[in-house]
Amino acid sequence: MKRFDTIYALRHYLQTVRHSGRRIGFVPTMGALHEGHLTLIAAARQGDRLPHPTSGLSQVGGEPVVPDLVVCSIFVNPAQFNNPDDLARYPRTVDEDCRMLEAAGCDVVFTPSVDEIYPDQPTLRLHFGELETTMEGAFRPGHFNGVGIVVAKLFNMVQPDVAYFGQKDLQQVAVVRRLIRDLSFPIELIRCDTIREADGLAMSSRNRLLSPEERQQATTLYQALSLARDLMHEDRSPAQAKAAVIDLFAHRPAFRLEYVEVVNADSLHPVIEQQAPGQTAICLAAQLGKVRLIDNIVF
Ligand SMILES: Nc1ncnc2c1ncn2[C@@H]1O[C@H](COP(=O)(O)OP(=O)(O)OP(=O)(O)O)[C@@H](O)[C@H]1O
Ligand SMILES: CC(C)(CO)[C@@H](O)C(=O)[O-]
Ligand code: BAL
Repeated sequence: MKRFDTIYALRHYLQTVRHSGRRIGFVPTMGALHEGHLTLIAAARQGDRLPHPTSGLSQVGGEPVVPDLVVCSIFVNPAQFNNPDDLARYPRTVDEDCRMLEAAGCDVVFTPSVDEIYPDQPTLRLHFGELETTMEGAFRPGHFNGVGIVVAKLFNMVQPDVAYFGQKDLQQVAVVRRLIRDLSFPIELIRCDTIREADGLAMSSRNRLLSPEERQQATTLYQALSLARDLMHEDRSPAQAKAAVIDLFAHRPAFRLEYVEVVNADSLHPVIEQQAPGQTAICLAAQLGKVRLIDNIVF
């Protein structure tokens, strides 16, 4: 596996790759890697079509792209953190990450410094309309501007054919899909399923910040989502499902529930009645001690 810290070295290498006709798969991350990240690498490695493909521009109606080379970036992007303590606490384990990536068959890892990515503070501002006024956008002001800017920069640096994102960050998938369309990036976006611990907790880099007691309590998120999904399968309304989640958290004082929403999994518009299979998402965020956790179920 090759490792580059500079944009110049990365571009120089990837130019040769592209000139030889090889196609590039890209997995952007903030490091502190876990099995969830490794499944994105595996999806890229296998040209995996099975996770829900959400097409960008190049592949609408075309044959799926199978990448020949997999690039992963590790960059804790200050621009997307609305809370300085969250940024300061964010786990950083880059040497271990590189070992995991190499074992997973990643070809290139890009580990730039903050100065490399942001020689100047960007003056650009990105807006995602309705996509950023709910859920994560509402509770993390400026977050999707920061995500959009860094993802656009990384797309320009890597120039991938396919990019892989996790369903755990469902709103991010919708925002990046929109970014791809708005800026005409010739990139196919693949959404990969959320990987969970045995007890249902969605894997997340921030999980390692939980105390042992909080780690046990954290299963509440998945219990709440499963309860809401089961209620909707029993023909209860989205409002009833949301009320059940709010009630469940009301009995778990360790948590502060920020939001629970039942939305269309692609548009993120609130839904008021049952939709076609695979179209409904229940999303929530909750603060547990100092750690903020998010999760969702699509069904
Ligand atoms: N459990 C998971 N299953 C599948 N994909 C995941 C999972 N966790 C994260 N990802 C995806 O990995 C990519 C990089 O995410 P990131 O590095 O922020 O990790 P993270 O675990 O989401 O960390 P955190 O939520 O604590 O910021 C994103 O596309 C994200 O959706
Ligand atoms: C896409 C991303 C790498 C941009 O910093 C980040 O938001 C993440 O890890 O999900
Ligand atoms: N995976 C989402 C990145 C963030 O929480 O900033």
